[in-house]
Amino acid sequence: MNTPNGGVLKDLVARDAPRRQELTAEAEKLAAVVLNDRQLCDVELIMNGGFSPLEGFMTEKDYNGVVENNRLADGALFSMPICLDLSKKEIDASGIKAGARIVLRDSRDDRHLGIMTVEDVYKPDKQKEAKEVFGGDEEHPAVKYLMNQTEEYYVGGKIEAIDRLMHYDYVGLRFTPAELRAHFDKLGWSRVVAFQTRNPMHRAHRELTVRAARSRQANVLIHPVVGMTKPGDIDHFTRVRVYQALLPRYPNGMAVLALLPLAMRMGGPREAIWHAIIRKNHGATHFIVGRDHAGPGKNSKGEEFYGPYDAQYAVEKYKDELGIEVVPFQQMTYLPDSDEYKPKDEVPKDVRTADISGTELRRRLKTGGDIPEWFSYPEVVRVLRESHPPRNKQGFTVFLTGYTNSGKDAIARALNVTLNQQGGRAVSLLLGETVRNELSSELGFSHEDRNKNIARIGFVASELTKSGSAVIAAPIAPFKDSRKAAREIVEKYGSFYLVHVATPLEFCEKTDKRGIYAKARKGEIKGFTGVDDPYEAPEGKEADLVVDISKINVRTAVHQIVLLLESEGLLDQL
Ligand SMILES: Nc1ncnc2c1ncn2[C@@H]1O[C@H](COP(=O)(O)OS(=O)(=O)O)[C@@H](OP(=O)(O)O)[C@H]1O
Repeated sequence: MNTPNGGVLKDLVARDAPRRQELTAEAEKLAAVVLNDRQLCDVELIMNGGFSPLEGFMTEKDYNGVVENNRLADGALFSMPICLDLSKKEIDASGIKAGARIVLRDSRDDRHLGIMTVEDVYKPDKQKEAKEVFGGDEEHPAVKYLMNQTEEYYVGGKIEAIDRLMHYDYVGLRFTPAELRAHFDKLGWSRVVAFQTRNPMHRAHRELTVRAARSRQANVLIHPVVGMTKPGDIDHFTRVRVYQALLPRYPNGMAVLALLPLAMRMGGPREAIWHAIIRKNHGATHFIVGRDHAGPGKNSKGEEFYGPYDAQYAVEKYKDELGIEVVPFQQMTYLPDSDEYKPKDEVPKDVRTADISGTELRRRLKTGGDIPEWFSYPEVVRVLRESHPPRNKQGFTVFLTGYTNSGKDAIARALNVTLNQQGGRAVSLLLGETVRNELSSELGFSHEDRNKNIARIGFVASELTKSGSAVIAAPIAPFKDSRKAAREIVEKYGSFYLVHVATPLEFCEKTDKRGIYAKARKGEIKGFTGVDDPYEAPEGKEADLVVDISKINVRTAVHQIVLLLESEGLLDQL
């Protein structure tokens, strides 16, 4: 098994276990810093030795060395800044300064994780960090995070560990470096090639890892990231089920699956060096670096953030120092004529090849398109399809907006029974009045209260959409911003259709049998939409459909909505 980076595994949890009681007692009296998701990932790998030789968050000297030339202050190789970022307000409020001891608290469950002795508080040059570490493109996800989410100050210092972080998912697959080393030892493995991934694995990946194992006479560690990956990636719950489904496809005993709680930065070459160091700490002797390793793809101009093999050049440069042998790989591609996978550079020019990109795969999952057996295993595809139900099983929201008595409620009710007749999904009807009674009874009709009301409808609709329901909402929703927010929250989980019931106000008022407009005109109801309160009608592309009940009847309006849903594949019968 490989030696840890720097020679000693900095397993702070094991090191400090004898002092746990004492540290726990001290923590009660200290000012606490509550760690966010990224900081939690970092602290977990600092405390379990995954980031050896780090024993805490970087001081200014270490940080500058890493940013400028991939080196800690003592000259050791380390390529990614690992910093505790805090606001000025928090630093002042908690009296954070050199010499202070602060407790690091888990934001998820309020547990105390460790005590940090502050060595310095410093203001980083973010522009420089963005440029040197990530290449400087302001669209790079790590640069965006740095500029928009990272606080102004960094706090450096060593950590004494109180306890490991709690996890409740896939606990048995989460191995610390020490646990993984013990596991390899038990299996009798001395040569281990690690494979990093943030994506589902298919035949090409299995082929690539087996080839790497064969070429180095090693076993395989499948070491996927389950901390933070690129926004929009397939969630780790689904991915881990995929890896579990794939594992039996390896020759018996060849591969082990272990999950890595890393917060990726998508830093290409820098990240590849960092990944290699992390795998060395976990005991691996070899590490696969493929095409565009840990790169974020392309920016909005269609330009790659990094060259396809920049990461390979970077690890090659530090080869001797890294102490883990990098196994470079070209992209694997399928050869339909011989039904096999080969690295792209080994394919003769005139031989046909086939590939399905990640984007194309996501599209096929979304639309229920074919995923051929040459690309993936049926058991893997089954797992992916469970998390990406076909269109006719996906939830959606139809959001009707319009004046009182515009016909929006009548359309909503008729659509409700139409969809119930169709079957296949639960249907939820959120009429303005129902929501006002059940969810928003304390709210009035000020601009702010109306927006709150619509935000609640958006939240409920998104949760129902997520679980596969058809949602029909019919509030007045007079303000553009709140309609936009409702669309955004629902579209995280399914389709959202805004139907503008654009019946003219005069018609709504003339046909109002409840006499509600009359009351508003007399001033008995104040701030009534259309009378003495505004209605911002949807403009341009905001509405997916516009109907007017002064011109068509309810049945026709419902039919138009049904045709819209049908054209999107949402109503297909199985
Ligand atoms: N001041 C004022 N302005 C507008 N509407 C009023 C007001 N006071 C009471 N009502 C009645 O409340 C019903 C629900 O309104 P909404 O919740 O849809 O309004 S909003 O979207 O929050 O703006 C709405 O009924 P429907 O439009 O039939 O749902 C109104 O009749």
